[in-house]
Amino acid sequence: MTCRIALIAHDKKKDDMIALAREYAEFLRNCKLYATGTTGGRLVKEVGLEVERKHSGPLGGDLQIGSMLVEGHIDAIIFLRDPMTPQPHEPDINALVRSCDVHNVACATNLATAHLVLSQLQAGAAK
Ligand SMILES: O=C(CO)COP(=O)(O)O
Repeated sequence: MTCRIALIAHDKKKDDMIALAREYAEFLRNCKLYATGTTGGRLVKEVGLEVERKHSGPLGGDLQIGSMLVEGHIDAIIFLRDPMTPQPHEPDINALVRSCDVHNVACATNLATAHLVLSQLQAGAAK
């Protein structure tokens, strides 16, 4: 089954997200990808991935992805959060991460975990 993954990164983590996506590009090309607006735009432009883009995070993009997750349409989230910068939409960010816990969906919020999740999903897809 095609893996459905949401990719989200705060501004200071976007370069990390691009590097991560490049590393797993071959696998990610075979997934159904969703992203918040700005993250998605960069993934399309700089990595050449096909991504369904939602609104930018501060405009409700995290909530849109959270809603999809609650409906059972997302298998994993890579959410590279910036723990050092206050975000205007902090409640939305918390709601998305909480939804992952409520619905038992894998949620990687830092690079180390993102590598573990993506390498595991990639290995599963190769079986
Ligand atoms: O703010 C975000 C996640 O909380 C990310 O939104 P953008 O991808 O639009 O920058």
